Amino acid sequence: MDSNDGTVQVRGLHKRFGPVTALDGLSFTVTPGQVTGFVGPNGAGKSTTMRIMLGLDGADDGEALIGGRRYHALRTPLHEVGAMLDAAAVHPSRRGRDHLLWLAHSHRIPVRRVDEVLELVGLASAARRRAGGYSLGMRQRLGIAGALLGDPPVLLFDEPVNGLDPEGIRWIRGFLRSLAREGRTVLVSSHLMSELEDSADHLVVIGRGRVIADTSVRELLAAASADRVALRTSARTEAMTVLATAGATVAATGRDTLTVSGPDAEKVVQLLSGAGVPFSEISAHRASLEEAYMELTGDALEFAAAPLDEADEEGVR
Ligand SMILES: Nc1ncnc2c1ncn2[C@@H]1O[C@H](COP(=O)(O)OP(=O)(O)OP(=O)(O)O)[C@@H](O)[C@H]1O
Repeated sequence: MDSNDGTVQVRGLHKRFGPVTALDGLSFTVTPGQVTGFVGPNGAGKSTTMRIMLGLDGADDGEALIGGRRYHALRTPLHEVGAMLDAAAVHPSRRGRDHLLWLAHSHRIPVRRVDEVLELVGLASAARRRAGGYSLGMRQRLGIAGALLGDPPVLLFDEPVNGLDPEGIRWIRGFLRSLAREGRTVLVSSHLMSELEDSADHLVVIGRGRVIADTSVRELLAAASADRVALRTSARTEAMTVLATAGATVAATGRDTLTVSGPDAEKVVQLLSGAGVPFSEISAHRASLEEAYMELTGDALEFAAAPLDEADEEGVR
């Protein structure tokens, strides 16, 4: 672990499954201390990339390095990278704690660490129940506990919030953030941009095995939110007229709400006050992650739905 600074590098990965190109020259770097969202529609190549990172699949070309090494060259893998690829991968008749004990024994990890991680993920009270009776949320927690056993600097989670209820989603988001605050590298995949709202600091967006965008969330949101002001007014028509006359682009977003592009909030206040138009609320517009991403690519379809010919490719599987 001494030489593992937690950086994950993906360099020129290519992978084909028969006639299907899963990865088509994929390159990106994941840095420690932040949550990186790994986003793309179903079939984009997220799981394949993660499996290659973990040495579960071989690349046709290129490589994935964890702290500068390929997975198979790591001396103590469980202490260098933790992963949850499939939360269902626990034997149903096995108790949660026993599942972790078995993992710990095989890697010479002390029993006290098992109880520590159970506590960390909030599963201590259910630890002696059989995993078959766990809810999806509990299985996700058990999977995360397993990933944390070796206290690794790098964590990979494949679709960890898929199918969870709002409470489970909230918990995972907070937990991912706390792992990143500890300085760890956290890579979390999702096929929905909205699932990464409020948790990702950085985004690597892929489509058809290629990187479409590699950007900080802050910059992405700032660019999409810039120069937009949200306004609430009982005199919507008058407000629209005054602002549009001053050169602003105005869109009605509700019965008494408007979004204004062009002038900043101060200028909007000035214009409305000058014209005697009443308003009750004014704030900087905050774009959603999905909205920001759509603006960046200008290509809603690429992300929102797999093109038709991909459905054909699926049939080849
Ligand atoms: N073992 C396999 N055999 C054949 N084709 C595969 C195999 N694994 C993945 N593929 C194909 O490779 C492509 C990428 O799949 P992958 O599972 O990596 O995508 P993904 O982004 O993780 O999608 P999802 O969100 O659905 O998990 C898809 O077209 C998929 O059908």
